[in-house]
Amino acid sequence: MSILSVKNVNQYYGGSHILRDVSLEAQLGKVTVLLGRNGVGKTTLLKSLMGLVPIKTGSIAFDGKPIERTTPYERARAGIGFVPQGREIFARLTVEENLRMGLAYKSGSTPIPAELFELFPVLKQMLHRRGGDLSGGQQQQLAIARALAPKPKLLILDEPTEGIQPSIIKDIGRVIRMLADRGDMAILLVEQYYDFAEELADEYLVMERGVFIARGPGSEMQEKGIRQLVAI
Ligand SMILES: Nc1ncnc2c1ncn2[C@@H]1O[C@H](COP(=O)(O)OP(=O)(O)OP(=O)(O)O)[C@@H](O)[C@H]1O
Repeated sequence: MSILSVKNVNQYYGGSHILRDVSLEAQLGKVTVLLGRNGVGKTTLLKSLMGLVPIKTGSIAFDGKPIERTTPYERARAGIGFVPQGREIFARLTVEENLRMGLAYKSGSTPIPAELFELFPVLKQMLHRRGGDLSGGQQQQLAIARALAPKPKLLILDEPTEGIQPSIIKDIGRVIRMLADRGDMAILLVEQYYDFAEELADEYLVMERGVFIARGPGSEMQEKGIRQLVAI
């Protein structure tokens, strides 16, 4: 089932036309991978989906309802989790407090789901450490756990492997696959690390200067030469 439906979205920064008639779907139980070189508009698209930048035209439906005029807060509450590029961990707050921030719009008594510590055991060991004292990989796991805390139906990740050591990349890949395979969450992943993207992709999209130039099932990425298309 399609939980996210984006149709003909156009977005501008000043006079620059960044997103041009962008349309895409994200399905429950599937990982949709968005590839593209630097500066083509991937992050801008994710920010548009979250309501962090306004779109000029087009529609965004989530769970059957239009959301393009709603605030980021309302989109988060509707069930969209966002892991931003660069992680944006609160450096002076503890791991536990960072996780609670993910629950900020739930009622005050909502506990941190114990499952997050099964997905990322390191966070349990580090519960009372400050976010800023964690390694980059640990911070990335914290950012993902924070986004998962309110149990979103759509998880959006912006380059989760950027600057992360290989063993943690593997762990993150396993978690993403497992979350999708449960069938009750859609995952939209922007990724520059091609092998990671290909391994996880149920569907892929390739963006170039604000438009999708290729798309299809992940199983066809090799035969369609997608690696060459996004090689730097
Ligand atoms: N706040 C802004 N104001 C003006 N132009 C911007 C702004 N943010 C991004 N841009 C421009 O919009 C274009 C798309 O940027 P965007 O960050 O979405 O690309 P990207 O594909 O995510 O690249 P990267 O992988 O480097 O993050 C780029 O040309 C960028 O310079």
